[in-house]
Amino acid sequence: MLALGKLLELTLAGREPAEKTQLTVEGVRMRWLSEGALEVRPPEARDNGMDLLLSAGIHGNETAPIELLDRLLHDIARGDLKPRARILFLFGNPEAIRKGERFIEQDVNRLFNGRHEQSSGSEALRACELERLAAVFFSQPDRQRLHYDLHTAIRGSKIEQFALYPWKEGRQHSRLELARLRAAGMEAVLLQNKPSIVFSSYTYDKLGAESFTLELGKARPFGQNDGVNVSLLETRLKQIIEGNEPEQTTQELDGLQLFSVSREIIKHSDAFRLNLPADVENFSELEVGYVLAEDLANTRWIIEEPGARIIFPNPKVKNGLRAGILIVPATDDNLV
Ligand SMILES: O=C(O)CCC(=O)N[C@@H](CCC(=O)O)C(=O)O
Ligand SMILES: [Zn+2]
Repeated sequence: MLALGKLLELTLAGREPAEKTQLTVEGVRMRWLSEGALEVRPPEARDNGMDLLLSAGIHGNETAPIELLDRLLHDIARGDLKPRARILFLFGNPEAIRKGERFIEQDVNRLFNGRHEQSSGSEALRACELERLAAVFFSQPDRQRLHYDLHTAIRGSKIEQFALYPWKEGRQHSRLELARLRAAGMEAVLLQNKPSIVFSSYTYDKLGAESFTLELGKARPFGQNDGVNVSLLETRLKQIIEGNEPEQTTQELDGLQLFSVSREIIKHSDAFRLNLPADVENFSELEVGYVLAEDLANTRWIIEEPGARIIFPNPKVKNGLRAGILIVPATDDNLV
């Protein structure tokens, strides 16, 4: 296998490769761009016009997605997977990956769309670098642009695998992309309805990609991801990479559950209290009238929405950040 196929090993060791560019026997060019960043380019004659950005390890302790990208890269470097797509592989937060932590000083996934400019430290610099790498990658005209930012969650979930679809004024969510996600094993999609500061929102809003955060199961250390079944996603990614996806004949969503954001619960102060058990699962339903959270100055978050569910409840976030998302069922009426 070509040495550049071992991007994860290089990243874990904090090393630069001796050779920055390598060619597989099929003429696929692998180019190391910076720590945790590698571009794969098929020979021109085989290029099918798809630009695919695959990122993982934006949170350093979410290892199943990192292992998945590592397997894909090995397959490409060995010549077992023959890309027709251009691909950018990104391991988001190398320092946090080495430490097995979600982040070191601050959550990289709260530093996009301009936020890193109002901040400092290595993670703000990394968010800036990730934006630049993505922007250069997605700068070629007349090509399809697709970004999957792969994550696993802090807690268990009533719906194991789901996607979050960013929002931009004047842009409609794509039914075809949802059908693709369904085929990749996603059981639900959360349709966002306002701008956000996460990586997938940056590539969706500023770079015109179809972009998604994918949640694949519960976060566990390297080598302990048997419980995270990514086989459908892995198969679909290989098909996208090789340009042999089964044609989506209908735009049937096949039971994919849709949700929209009702409210983001923002933690304003150290007095913030979340009235949920520590082991509450994502997508747990909450009854109307339930006092979900309390904060300074008698602020109370009371459930008003029938059918409300909670995802990503986390009272430990820094003040000013999202401590959970209240979601409600949505229809497919506004898809294009
Ligand atoms: O389990 C949790 O509480 C967080 C899991 C995670 O990292 N989720 C992403 C979602 C990004 C998005 O909103 O698209 C995050 O919180 O950064
Ligand atoms: Zn994450």
